[in-house]
Amino acid sequence: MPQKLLLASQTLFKDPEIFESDYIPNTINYRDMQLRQLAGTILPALRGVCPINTILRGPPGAGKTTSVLRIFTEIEETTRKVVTVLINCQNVQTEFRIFAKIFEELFRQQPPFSGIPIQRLTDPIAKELIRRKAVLIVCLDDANYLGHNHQLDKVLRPLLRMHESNPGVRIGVITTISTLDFHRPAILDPAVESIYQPEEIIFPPYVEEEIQRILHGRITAGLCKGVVTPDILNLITTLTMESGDLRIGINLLKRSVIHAERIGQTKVQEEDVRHAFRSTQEAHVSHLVDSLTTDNRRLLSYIAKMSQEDATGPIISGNLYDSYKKNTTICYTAFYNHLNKLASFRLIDLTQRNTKGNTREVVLRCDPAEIMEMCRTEIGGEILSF
Ligand SMILES: Nc1ncnc2c1ncn2[C@@H]1O[C@H](COP(=O)(O)OP(=O)(O)OP(=O)(O)O)[C@@H](O)[C@H]1O
Repeated sequence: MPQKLLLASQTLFKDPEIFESDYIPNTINYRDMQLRQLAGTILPALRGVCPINTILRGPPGAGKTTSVLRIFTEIEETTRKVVTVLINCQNVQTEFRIFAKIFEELFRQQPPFSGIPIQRLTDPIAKELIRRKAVLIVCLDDANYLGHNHQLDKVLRPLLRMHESNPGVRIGVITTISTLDFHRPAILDPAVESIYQPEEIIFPPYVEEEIQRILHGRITAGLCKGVVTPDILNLITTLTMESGDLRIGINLLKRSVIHAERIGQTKVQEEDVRHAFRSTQEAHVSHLVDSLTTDNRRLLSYIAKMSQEDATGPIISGNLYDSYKKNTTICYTAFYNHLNKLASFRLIDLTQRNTKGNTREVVLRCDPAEIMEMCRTEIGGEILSF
């Protein structure tokens, strides 16, 4: 009999679920105020009227989604008259797919057709809500990914105006935003802004001590005793503080332990953490690149190529457009839509170079060689033609 390769019993994990991305901790420490504020805005929905719209603002990994899920779980346990839908806008970006998700949640099946017009989805959604006498709460999670090409307007408008053609419909919207440069008035159409009028709830970044205590809680609940020593926890906390994103810390813990397990150790060593840190960062960028369209990736890869060429100097948006359009048939508007999308994905920074704001410097936030490699695999080597 061949030797077994998968020996699940030899593990350093006590409860591996605790490190999964959809795990909701029993206690969400340091977020009492935000949870209370969010609960207060949602409370009207339990009385059958529209909740107050909210924006949850804070850096990545600050507990926004977790707080929404915590409240949504409580709603599900309390009443069937409030329907909650959480949509991850990093993965679901078109208005059709967003409304299709709401449709699926209500009817427990996919819509029988695809593509626009959206009204073919909003009408049955509205009728079903009226039939059930239910209030709908939609959370557009990471709505900054809809910050390009008026995408957020296109979703909010039909949602928040559904009651006009369907009297009696009650809908509230929670958006979570994780970028500092997301300024609503500049992004939303004034007509949409005036019906949206959200209350803001701020999620400040966790300080080092808070990160360390939360990670310590996961270690105690999820790992066998002694697998992570205080020195290793300090190292993981320090590396997490580079971004301040708790998700990176939790992932780092999980990957470090898996690495230690794989080479037969009973404790995590510094090398396991360093190895895990490199692959965690790569995995994050790769996930972002995967969520882009082929056209977005083509521009990203072009920027990466320019960033690699020392002689180029700073990349200025106008010059980039002139040079890029020699290689493609792209128009000005499409180019800026792609550029803004890359910025909303935090793959590039766009900084203003003049007071009018129409000349911007484009700075790649990741390693150019890695980006070119990721884009190349995604679009079958086509980018090499630049
Ligand atoms: N206060 C907390 N206590 C315990 N775990 C937490 C806490 N805050 C966040 N987490 C954990 O950190 C991870 C990231 O949290 P979450 O997804 O809520 O962040 P976010 O602010 O929504 O980030 P993003 O803007 O990137 O979506 C999750 O695994 C979550 O369980």
